[in-house]
Amino acid sequence: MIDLQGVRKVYPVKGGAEVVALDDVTLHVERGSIHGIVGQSGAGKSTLIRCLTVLDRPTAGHIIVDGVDTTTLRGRDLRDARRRIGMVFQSANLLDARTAAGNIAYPLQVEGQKKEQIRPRVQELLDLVGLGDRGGSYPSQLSGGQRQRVGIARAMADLPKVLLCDEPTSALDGSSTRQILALLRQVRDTSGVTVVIITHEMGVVREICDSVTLLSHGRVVQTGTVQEVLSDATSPLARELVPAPSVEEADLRSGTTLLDVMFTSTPGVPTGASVLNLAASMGADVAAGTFESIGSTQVGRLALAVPDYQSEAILRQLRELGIHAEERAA
Ligand SMILES: Nc1ncnc2c1ncn2[C@@H]1O[C@H](COP(=O)(O)OP(=O)(O)OP(=O)(O)O)[C@@H](O)[C@H]1O
Repeated sequence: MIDLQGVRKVYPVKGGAEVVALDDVTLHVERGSIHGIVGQSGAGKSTLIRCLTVLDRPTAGHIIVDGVDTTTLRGRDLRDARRRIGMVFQSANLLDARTAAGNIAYPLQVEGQKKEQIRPRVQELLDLVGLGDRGGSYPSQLSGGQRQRVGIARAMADLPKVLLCDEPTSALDGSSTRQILALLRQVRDTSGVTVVIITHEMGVVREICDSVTLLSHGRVVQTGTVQEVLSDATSPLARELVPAPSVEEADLRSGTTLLDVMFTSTPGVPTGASVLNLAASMGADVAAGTFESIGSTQVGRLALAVPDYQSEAILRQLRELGIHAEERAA
């Protein structure tokens, strides 16, 4: 659905220097999937959004959305391409003087649709986002989560092919975040829209993304389905998605070494049980651990406190079982 091919974006800065904001970015987003784009501040996420929404053009490379190369569009074709992309912002960006219904109607009015067409469509969208009876409320009368629901309804008004969400939950508390993520999944399930979420929250990726890209200094560090990136427990995204559990050094007995054990498994394969059995048989303590199910993948992270003299032998045995283990750096 979305293909970025060798996308490069260079900004000139004072004094003749330049900043490379995107450097040879190539990635693919499947139709109807939810794709997360993660990266530290300055990684190039906002630049990528501006290029995807055709507000900015790459210096080189191509961006293909639904079969159309948006980097070469002009005039009416450009406006049509922009209409095929709905935007959801961090702080909803609603018009304060318009009701929820008025905000959702706005893009349809700008497009010149008739009142009789707009009214039922707005009600349908309000129902979709669970605000069927709040169409007459102004943004100031709605909670942050409800305002974001209106933002999602407005973005979906014109039946976009792509829903681009820029930090959609960063301004929300935990429970509103979960509700908004569930809503985005429901919107995708019912409309088939392809969703791209820019976020710095790994929890968002764990919760709803089918695939993910990690950007750093304008380059793609890793990209793939969540299952693919988790299958290599040592990959940068796997480490970010499920970090090693923290252990207070003060709690460790002297003469012990801390080993980080990382594994992924599928339901029915007792990898976790094998690791625990081995650890117990060799006198290791589980200092901390997490087991998580992400999609159909089970991910385990254990911090094992092992007697110094056993550490090499345990590392070897774990590796023989095909399980990644490493000594934690002090
Ligand atoms: N208009 C511009 N002119 C010059 N440099 C720019 C411009 N826009 C962005 N940059 C630079 O490009 C790089 C990527 O910036 P970008 O805003 O895309 O990162 P980001 O991942 O969105 O960061 P954040 O999470 O902090 O918003 C940064 O080094 C930034 O300083």
